[in-house]
Amino acid sequence: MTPPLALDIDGTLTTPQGTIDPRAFDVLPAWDAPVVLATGKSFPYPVTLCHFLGVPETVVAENGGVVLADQQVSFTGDRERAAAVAEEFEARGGDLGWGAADTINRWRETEIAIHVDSDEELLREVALEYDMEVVDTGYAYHVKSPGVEKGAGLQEVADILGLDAADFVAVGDSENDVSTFHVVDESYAVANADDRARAAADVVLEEGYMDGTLSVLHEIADR
Ligand SMILES: O=C(O)COP(=O)(O)O
Ligand SMILES: [Mg+2]
Repeated sequence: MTPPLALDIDGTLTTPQGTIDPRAFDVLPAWDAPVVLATGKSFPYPVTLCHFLGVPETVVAENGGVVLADQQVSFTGDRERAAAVAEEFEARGGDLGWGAADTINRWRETEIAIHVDSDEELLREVALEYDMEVVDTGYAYHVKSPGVEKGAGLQEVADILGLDAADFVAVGDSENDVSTFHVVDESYAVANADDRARAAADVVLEEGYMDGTLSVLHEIADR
């Protein structure tokens, strides 16, 4: 039986340039089991990707802060506190690093994301004062409430869909995927994954980005 999937987006379904690998548009709509997009990106991004892939909107966004499955939406995490960290970070000379429109945070409902080129040390110092966590996805720093994780979000999706979260096969590339890897029985880190993801995954793939992800999907499709 084809297993359900929990797939990270950035670094996992993308090219090294950060664009969605077009092969996702062939393999994911044809997948014969639920596909969960589990990402640090804000809510509209994975919903939009589901929409244009033509798959049901089944999403863990904002590192677990937002969950959508079977038309049920839930939120966890203290957005105000994350915003307070961002404000204090800026007051001490930090820069969130996005353009004036800040489309990265504009629709973000449970946490705040900061550009990877920003002052990490200062950000961590301020976050600590507010008892908030900083997660480094390789694509952004995310300031979020402790306990909000993709893995908990996947558990919630599985409950809504009446599936066992352990039965999902997960693929990811960074520390925000570690909690997902712990929830499932079978997890893969692509070759470009960071040390934490590599250490937590059952298997570290030889190939990176979508090449790595596709190697898993081809292997497990007809189980
Ligand atoms: O938006 C990010 O920082 C990372 O997103 P990802 O979880 O899909 O890799
Ligand atoms: Mg990623």
